[in-house]
Amino acid sequence: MDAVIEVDSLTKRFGRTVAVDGLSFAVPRGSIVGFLGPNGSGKTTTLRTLLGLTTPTAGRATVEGRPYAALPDPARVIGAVLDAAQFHPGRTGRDHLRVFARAAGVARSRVDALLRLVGLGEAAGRRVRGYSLGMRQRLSLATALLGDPRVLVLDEPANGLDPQGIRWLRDFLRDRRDEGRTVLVSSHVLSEVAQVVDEVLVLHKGRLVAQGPVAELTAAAGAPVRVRSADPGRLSEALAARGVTATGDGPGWLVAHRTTAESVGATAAEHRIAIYEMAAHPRTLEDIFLHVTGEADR
Ligand SMILES: Nc1ncnc2c1ncn2[C@@H]1O[C@H](COP(=O)(O)OP(=O)(O)OP(=O)(O)O)[C@@H](O)[C@H]1O
Repeated sequence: MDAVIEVDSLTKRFGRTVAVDGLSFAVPRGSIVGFLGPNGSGKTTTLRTLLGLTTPTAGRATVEGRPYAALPDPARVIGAVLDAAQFHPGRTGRDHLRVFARAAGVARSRVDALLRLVGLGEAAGRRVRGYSLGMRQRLSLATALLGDPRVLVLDEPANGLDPQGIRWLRDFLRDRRDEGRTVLVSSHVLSEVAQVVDEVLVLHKGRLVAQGPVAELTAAAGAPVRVRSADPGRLSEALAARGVTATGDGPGWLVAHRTTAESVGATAAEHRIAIYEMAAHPRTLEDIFLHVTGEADR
């Protein structure tokens, strides 16, 4: 794997708080990776370390093989939108971008094209004071894109975006990926992430508790299967013999937990139990998230 972001045994303590606890992961080039975890699980701290804004207590985080501070031309390597972006309220969106363009050594001519790209073409001459949360998010994104970076790190980018904005953001991220660029995106809105990411990393209390493509994680978690059969008692025993727990769910009905329709069907066939109705309820990313973080708590 051509890993563009590598986090290796990263630990960050703030006094007695262990924000990140020996975390290791890699993000392959040309992918969109979702960075998920409950509040306070260490996502922002990890992203800040990657961007050289926080010094690790131990371990390291690198982009294209180097810590941020050692990147020769950081604006062209990595761009970021972190929480709580600060803007000078009296500046227009265009002036804000021009200031950052100068600092990053980027041609001024790029500014208007970027404002149009993020949908702020018409608002470019308005003061940021009057921008909505969603407009500020778009301006942050434009700032992150100034150097046309190969890697984009986004902390909660969907915050404040309306449904149209969220769809636009998804298409935008897909386009970046299709150009071979890499995106690491943290989000609380799991259903939005699930649609666009190639894989997810789930953090809990500063540690990685799950990692992989969404489809693999949801398939591995199995699904509740609701089944109506000629003999629920015998079917329940047959399933138990295979390690599957089933509970009664009204006359004739069972719910078999954490399994697949194929497995329930095969068990019933083996025991010659007629099945009348059956439906599997596949797991969602949200189920996985709640399950792995709940397990980690136990
Ligand atoms: N500068 C700091 N000083 C002290 N504690 C901090 C600091 N930054 C983060 N923490 C603590 O580290 C832990 C991880 O915080 P972090 O912001 O990385 O989590 P997060 O996963 O990004 O949370 P959220 O989803 O709420 O943004 C929390 O307990 C937080 O209180």
